[in-house]
Parts: sequence; C-alpha cells; structure tokens
Amino acid sequence: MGYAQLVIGPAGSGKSTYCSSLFQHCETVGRSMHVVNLDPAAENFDYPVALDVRELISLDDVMEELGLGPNRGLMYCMEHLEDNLDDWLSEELDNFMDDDYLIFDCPGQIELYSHVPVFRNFVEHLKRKNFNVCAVYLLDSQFITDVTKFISGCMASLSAMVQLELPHVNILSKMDLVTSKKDIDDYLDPEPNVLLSELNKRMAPQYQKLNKALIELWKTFTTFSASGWAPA
Ligand SMILES: Nc1nc2c(ncn2[C@@H]2O[C@H](COP(=O)(O)OP(=O)(O)OP(=O)(O)O)[C@@H](O)[C@H]2O)c(=O)[nH]1
Repeated sequence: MGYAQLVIGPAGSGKSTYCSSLFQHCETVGRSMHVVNLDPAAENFDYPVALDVRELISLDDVMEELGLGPNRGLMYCMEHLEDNLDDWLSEELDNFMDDDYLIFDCPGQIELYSHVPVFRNFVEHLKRKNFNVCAVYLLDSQFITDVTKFISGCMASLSAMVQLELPHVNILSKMDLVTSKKDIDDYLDPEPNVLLSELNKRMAPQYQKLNKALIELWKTFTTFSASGWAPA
C-alpha cells in the first residue's frame, strides 16, 4: 500500500512551501518521499518534481490554443486530468513502489475542492491504486485574526472535507508573519459559546439565527481544530 497527502487550500496559502519543507525534512531524517505537482499553472519549484501534471497538460498551452482565460483554462486542465486518470495517471503511478509516500501539491482554486468532482474522482482513483490518502488543508493564519474570517475559513475547509471525505488535517500557515500570537491562540481551540457571542456582536441582529446554525455546524464537525505551522 502507498501513502499520499493531498495538499490543498486557497491560492497563496503556502501549499508549495509546505511541500518543499516537508521534502527537506524527510531528506534530513532519511525518509523517502516524492512530491507531485498537480498545478498546470505552476512555474517554479523548490522541490524535485517526481511527477508533473504539466507533462499531460499545461495552462499556458490551453490558454494559447483554446483562447481561454486563466480560470476557465485551469478548469479545462483539471477536467482533462480527470479524463486521463485511467491511462496517464495510472501509468505514472505504476512507476512508484508499493509503499512509497507521495505528496500532491494542488492548485489553489477552492472551487476544485467544493463543487466540482475532479478531486473526489482523483482521490477515488488513488484509493483504487491502493493508496491510503489524507487531505492537508492549508489556510493562511493572517486570515484567521477575527471571528468572521475564522468562520469563513472553517466553511471553506469544511466544504473540502465534505467533498473529499478523507482524513483531514487543517494547518494554519505563515505563523511567522502573525504579529499577535494571542489573536491566533484564541482560535486554535475555541469555546463555541464565546465564538457565538463574538459573532453576534460583530453582525447585525438578523444574523443571530444563522450565526447559531454556523456554530452548531462547526461544533458538529469540529472542523477547525487547527495546528499552526511555519517553515523552519
Ligand atoms: N513568511 C512566510 N511566507 C510564506 C510561508 N509559506 C509560504 N510563504 C510565501 O507565500 C507565498 C505563497 O506561497 P506558496 O507556497 O507558493 O503558496 P501556494 O499555496 O502553493 O500558492 P498557489 O500555488 O498559487 O495556490 C510565497 O511567496 C511564499 O514564499 C510561511 O510560512 N512564512
């Protein structure tokens, strides 16, 4: 059985940096792992790319040949990947050993993890190829400095969790840039009633019922018990 992390999260949240740091760490401690680029728009890498979706399709080619803009072009590339799971991806995965550890550095368009099926199908494919997969969701810690941003980050992460149905780890990235660690600490293991009262204070009274439902949802999924992280 192989092992895989799907590294996902909004654009610029630090996915590639995380992959690169993890690669360096594994190298230092003498563990083998391989990083796969799944972003057809990626250009520079700080890690050796073991497998690259741009060998199948690149955003530049799609934009040039089909006259699509960057967002539609990216979706086209990912749909193309989805159409090629059984041939291109299968063949490439066969080059890895049975117990290899793969890290998939994914694109940052969050709709890919919320309402289009490409990554769900990708994950199903990995499972059929006997990979044990988990999702690592990165969120920039600078976006978690007040309650409304916290809830919005939780909902984005939760939609990926529901869509992918994988063991799911949330990581707050770029912790070195946070000036007040206390602001973040309040959200690492928050008390639901405190969150609700903060949310009610921030928003107009007509949102109270919605706020309560959101906090209930958060409690049910305990979606954002997160760990902070920054590269060494
Ligand atoms: N200070 C600091 N900068 C970081 C950290 N992680 C990432 N960055 C910077 O944030 C920017 C975006 O980081 P990436 O790793 O490229 O983010 P990404 O999520 O892969 O980006 P996309 O592929 O565009 O979605 C880069 O300039 C990184 O150097 C961190 O922990 N601390």
